[in-house]
Amino acid sequence: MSIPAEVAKRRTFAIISHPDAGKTTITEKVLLFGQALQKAGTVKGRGSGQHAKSDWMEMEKERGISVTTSVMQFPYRQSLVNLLDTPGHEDFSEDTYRTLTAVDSCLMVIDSAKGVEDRTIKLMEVTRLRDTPILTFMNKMDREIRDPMELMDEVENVLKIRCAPITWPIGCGKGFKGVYHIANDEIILYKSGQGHTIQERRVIKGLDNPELDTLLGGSVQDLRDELELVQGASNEFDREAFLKGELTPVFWGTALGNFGVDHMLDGLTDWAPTPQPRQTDDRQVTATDEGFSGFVFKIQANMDPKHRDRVAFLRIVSGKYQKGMKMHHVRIGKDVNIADALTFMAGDRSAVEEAYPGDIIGLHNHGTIQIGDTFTQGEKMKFTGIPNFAPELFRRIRLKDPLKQKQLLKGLVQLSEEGAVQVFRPIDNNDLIVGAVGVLQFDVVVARLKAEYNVEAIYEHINVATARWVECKDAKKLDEFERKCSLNLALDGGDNLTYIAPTMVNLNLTAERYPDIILHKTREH
Ligand SMILES: Nc1nc2c(ncn2[C@@H]2O[C@H](COP(=O)(O)OP(=O)(O)OP(=O)(O)O)[C@@H](O)[C@H]2O)c(=O)[nH]1
Repeated sequence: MSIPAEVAKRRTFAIISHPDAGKTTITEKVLLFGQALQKAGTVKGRGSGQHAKSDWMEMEKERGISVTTSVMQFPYRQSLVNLLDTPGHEDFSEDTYRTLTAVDSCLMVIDSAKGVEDRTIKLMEVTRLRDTPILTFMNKMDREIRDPMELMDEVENVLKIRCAPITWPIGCGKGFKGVYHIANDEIILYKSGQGHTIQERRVIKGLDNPELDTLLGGSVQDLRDELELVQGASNEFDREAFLKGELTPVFWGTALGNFGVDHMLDGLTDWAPTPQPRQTDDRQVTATDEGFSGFVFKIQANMDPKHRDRVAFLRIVSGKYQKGMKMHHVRIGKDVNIADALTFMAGDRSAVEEAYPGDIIGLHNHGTIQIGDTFTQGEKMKFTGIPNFAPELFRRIRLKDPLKQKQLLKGLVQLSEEGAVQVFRPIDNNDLIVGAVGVLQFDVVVARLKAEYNVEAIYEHINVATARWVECKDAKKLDEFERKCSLNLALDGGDNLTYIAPTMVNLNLTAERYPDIILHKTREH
């Protein structure tokens, strides 16, 4: 079956990297090419007061790091690109992992002065789970970088993916001249100080062009020799291998100088996959299937301080969204009219008339939607593979002003809905326990509770080692478990039963004592 044009032109991707490699800067430049930004501001220099468009939350501005994932859509050449920005800091990894379930390809950004960093390794492991195709951008060529050949070797050896250079850098730092486009046999020249605008491509055709001798002087022979070596030693681009996640096309440039980003975008729109199928508990759903279907991978509260609302981000897998359509909310078994879904330009939003597979739409959430929920046109199936990780760090959270207990609970439940943190309410007492995967999440929650819910809260130590989601097919045995272990039981933000273990020994003993009770490490939404 041929793919309809609206589906064929869509590319949905995320940018992954170690913090500070330049993800936000690239996003800004990509938006510039997508005509979504008139003029790129300088990226959020720590405390400079200027901020890139994708870092729109106060918290991000203050700390200069991306905390949440923003969704952006823009046209580029014949394509329509959906870009999901992801937080680079490891404390926000849950959000990133879930975002990666909603994309069809990834751009990996590497700081060429540093090479492969630990966060990149972890993120690559996640993309590997689904064999997501990866493009690579070697950034910061305007600085003194490591040897390019050595950098590619490192990517191949550490990340276990073959590299196919599409462009090759000519010099670096102050001596950065541009790149050689291997397949096109042309040199694209770099001009510094033009980072805020789209530069016209200044191209010299052919490596043997005498113009190059004038420009590079004596070093031109070195370049020719180097390229001969590079082409002999590296892989040629192979689209099949790229689509299987086995080979990555490599581009060189500087996001800050806005050079090379468009070469990467050309590669993305030419080679990255169109909207891909997704698995449900019942069948595989492909983008060309007729009925509408999609899943929620993220919920964000208070995106717009003027509206104080909650938005659920849904990735469309099949069919078409049309304003005012009826959708079936599978988990709660109800049909809902969706009159006002949103599309996003980072912090800006607008009503969407229609949307297609690959697109991300925002649904207003009044507390009924959870991460992992499936929406269809009536079919009863559930998309799988959207994880919720067991937290590893726990704190008891307490109010400074005890009268605001209701507000605190509301804030915590909403923040846990978006996956910013997890909240546990013990069955036997009035404590509120906050669980996180990374310690920075705790700070974010307190700051957001204050800014968005007007409650001041503090943390106290609590003796909790881990939490597990409880499942038992036998109602009688579950009942007995609930009675005997009530001191250790709690409800999470979505009212699911969890076992809160003070120590790992306690957890193991409980598992032995109640073999019919399944204690899950992740709750797959
Ligand atoms: N010299 C140079 N600096 C760059 C380049 N790209 C980004 N930077 C700088 O590197 C720093 C980090 O860039 P960001 O774009 O904020 O990095 P990030 O990966 O989004 O970081 P997180 O938001 O923490 O995830 C900033 O100070 C940028 O100005 C580049 O090509 N050259």
